[in-house]
Amino acid sequence: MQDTTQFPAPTPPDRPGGPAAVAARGVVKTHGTGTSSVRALDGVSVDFARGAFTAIMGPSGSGKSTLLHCLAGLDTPTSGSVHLGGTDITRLDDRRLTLLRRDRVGFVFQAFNLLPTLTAEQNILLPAQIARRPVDRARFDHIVAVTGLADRLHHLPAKLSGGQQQRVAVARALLGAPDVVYADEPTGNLDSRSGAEVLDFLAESARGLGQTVVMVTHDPVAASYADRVVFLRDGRVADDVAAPTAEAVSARLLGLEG
Ligand SMILES: Nc1ncnc2c1ncn2[C@@H]1O[C@H](COP(=O)(O)OP(=O)(O)OP(=O)(O)O)[C@@H](O)[C@H]1O
Repeated sequence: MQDTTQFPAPTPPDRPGGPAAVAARGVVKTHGTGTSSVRALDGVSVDFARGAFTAIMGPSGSGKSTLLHCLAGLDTPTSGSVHLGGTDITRLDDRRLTLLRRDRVGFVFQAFNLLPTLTAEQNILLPAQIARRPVDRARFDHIVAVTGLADRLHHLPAKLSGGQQQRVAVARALLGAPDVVYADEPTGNLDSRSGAEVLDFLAESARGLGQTVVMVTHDPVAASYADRVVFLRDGRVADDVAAPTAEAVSARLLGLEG
């Protein structure tokens, strides 16, 4: 990243072993019914520590997207529970779940999902506007400084590179200080250099701002930016690796695919 400004740490991350930001307990998810049904998640229990950047990996069809959707309240587990802070989100009605996603969860997708008629700054501020939330200007300034987007704020997305657009999307997800940011293949549409900038930004948001980040990725290099990798296979947690290197992640993935 061009701008080397670092986040100050106004609220340091919880000490290791503190309460989890997100916890899944015995999550089962079956898609479809009858003979064509698929058990995408087969009893997943996993904690995501506050202030940690965690990657979820696994072979194709292992349940990564389904898990992310259940953790984020975008899909409902068939059984088991998901807790966001002290809230069991699997017990919320649709209206409360919508509010919880709006107010306590940030999302970053492979497609940047920026509104083309709004500038970078307007895109970043949009969720706060929709929720009629006051904007923490100091946080906005810090985030913009770390993204290196300060001189791009008044550009429309079409005038930004893919990496810059995704950094706008990450800034948008971070601004409201959500309990957790979920990133689904955030570098899938980017070249390796732009991807590295986005991953640096995600890692820095965890380290500097204490932001909890959970990312699904197929890419061992992307996973190596995380503090920890949770591996799925056949809808179950198959391994859990701290301080991952790209080589260790590749080797583990090959083992799971074999
Ligand atoms: N809406 C759905 N209806 C039926 N089956 C589904 C649905 N969504 C996912 N599945 C099945 O559930 C299993 C897990 O899918 P999921 O997309 O969660 O895996 P994944 O690890 O994210 O895969 P990939 O790496 O290919 O994106 C797969 O067998 C998939 O075919």
